Amino acid sequence: MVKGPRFLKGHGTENDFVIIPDPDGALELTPAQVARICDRRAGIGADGVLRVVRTAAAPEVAALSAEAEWFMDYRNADGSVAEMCGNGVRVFGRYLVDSGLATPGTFHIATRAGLRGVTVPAQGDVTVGMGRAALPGPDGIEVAVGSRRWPAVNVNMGNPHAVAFVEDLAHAGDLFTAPAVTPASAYPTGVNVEFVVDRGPRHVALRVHERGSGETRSCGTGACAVMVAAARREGADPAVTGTAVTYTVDVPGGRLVITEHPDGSLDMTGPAVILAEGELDAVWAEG
Ligand SMILES: N[C@@H](CCC[C@H](N)C(=O)O)C(=O)O
Repeated sequence: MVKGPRFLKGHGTENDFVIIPDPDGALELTPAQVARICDRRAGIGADGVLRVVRTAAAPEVAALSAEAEWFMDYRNADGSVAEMCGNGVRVFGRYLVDSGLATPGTFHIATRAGLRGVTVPAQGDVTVGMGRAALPGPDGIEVAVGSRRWPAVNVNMGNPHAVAFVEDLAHAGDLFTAPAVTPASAYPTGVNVEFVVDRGPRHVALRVHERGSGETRSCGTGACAVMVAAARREGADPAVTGTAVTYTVDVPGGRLVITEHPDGSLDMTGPAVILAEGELDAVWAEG
């Protein structure tokens, strides 16, 4: 049997990841290998892979190494690369602390979308500074499932999102396939699609179809995109009022609490769990 690298399995609100420690950046992780590892029947099974690399050993982010010792190299389940993963960065921080690679407290993690600050206590929920949302438009974006269509808001959280407010989350259908989003030119690199319903004052619930992973039980960047779209829909903008706004965002896999501050920055708090550890073999060795 050809032995591969050590891995861990973790999740944040049931958005689940295979974590592969690769401190020196020695592994060539091909899209095919990632897809095989994430396969829920023939592999370990996950929504994505978090490769743990020293920032200084990762040429694409090495310039951030003075501020962040570790780089979260995030891959979607189909092997594609994404800029950011909000649940992933909480789980990544939990892994660093639990394994002794970081001390409990606040520190930075490098991502393709830039630095993200995490606050990781010795136990319990993790808070991430998610950066600022951008709402680049255009007007007129629509999301369609079957014969239903909804207007959608383009929110960029380092990665792209289309947020659609719907009457019933069941109207999003089975979400096995990606909803149609138009115009396609609004999202040249693909898009994550969130369907949102109201649950109460500053309390919403979502379902998501993730670019490169399909329907998942949670999406942290998606939950932040939803929070900002929901706040603007009610006319709340902390940059204008000077008052922070907090939303509770329910996802199929749990609950996230998200605050937008007057400087536009977003904090997201939620669980991050490491639940297993092992060693890859055949699934890895096929190249
Ligand atoms: N689940 C993630 C987002 C992962 C990346 C996304 N699928 C993309 O391609 O942009 C999260 O928690 O943010």
